Amino acid sequence: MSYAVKEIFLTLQGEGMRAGRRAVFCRFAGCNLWSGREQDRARAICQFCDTDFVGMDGEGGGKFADGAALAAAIAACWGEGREGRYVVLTGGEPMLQVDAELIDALHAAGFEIAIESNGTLPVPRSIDWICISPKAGSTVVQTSGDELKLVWPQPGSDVAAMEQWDFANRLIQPMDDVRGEANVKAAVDFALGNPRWRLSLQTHKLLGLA
Ligand SMILES: C[S@@+](CC[C@H](N)C(=O)[O-])C[C@H]1O[C@@H](n2cnc3c(N)ncnc32)[C@H](O)[C@@H]1O
Ligand SMILES: Nc1nc2[nH]cc(C(=O)O)c2c(=O)[nH]1
Ligand code: SF4
Ligand SMILES: [Mg+2]
Repeated sequence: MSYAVKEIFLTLQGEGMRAGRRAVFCRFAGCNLWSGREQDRARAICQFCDTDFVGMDGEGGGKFADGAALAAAIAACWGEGREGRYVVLTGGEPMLQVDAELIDALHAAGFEIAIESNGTLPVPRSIDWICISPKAGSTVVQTSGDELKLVWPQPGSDVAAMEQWDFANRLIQPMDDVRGEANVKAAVDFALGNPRWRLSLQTHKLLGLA
């Protein structure tokens, strides 16, 4: 199948357990929890999104005809060398488009594959690192993976239920919005009060990286 991609860029993973790792980010266009239009934000299920995922007009973005073509573009963005190849599939909601064809093409190109997903669609276990970030008001079906990354505060989050889910790591990440510092304090207080969780900061924003 073909893929609609907003942008492809090389940076350091900014968030979560693998923060600091060199990675190609492939940001898919479109999401099932918000249209991406500002006039729809207040009515969306997910209202705090910090990302432009509309269209295919970003750096390295476009329509890719098949998995091999998209994997080739991601490999070109990585550059020389096969050692440590790492791609983060994000969006938008990547699971609206990611399929076995793309996963196989990326593995054939030597990539370890990570995903950032809202968890409302099942994620195949052939993906090497699964990060799920639940959104209050949505139904999470992907309740297992490598890291659960809860943006905080999110009124209506069932934290007790999340602690029953099968994730190797649980992280709490301050919501980046107008309440900035208050949200950081709330996330720090959460981590201090809940030893099964640890703090995740969006370090790329602190560093001025994409
Ligand atoms: C833009 S989303 C794309 C992937 C997927 N749709 C999801 O929500 O997980 C990537 C990550 O950024 C997080 N995120 C989005 N907006 C944020 C904000 N304002 N503050 C903190 N994290 C945010 C999401 O929760 C998710 O973990
Ligand atoms: N550097 C960097 N790290 C990230 N981790 C998750 C991101 C995302 O938007 O999915 C992201 C991003 O946009 N940039
Ligand atoms: S689910 Fe992810 S991409 Fe979609 S609006 Fe929310 S944070 Fe943004
Ligand atoms: Mg981001």
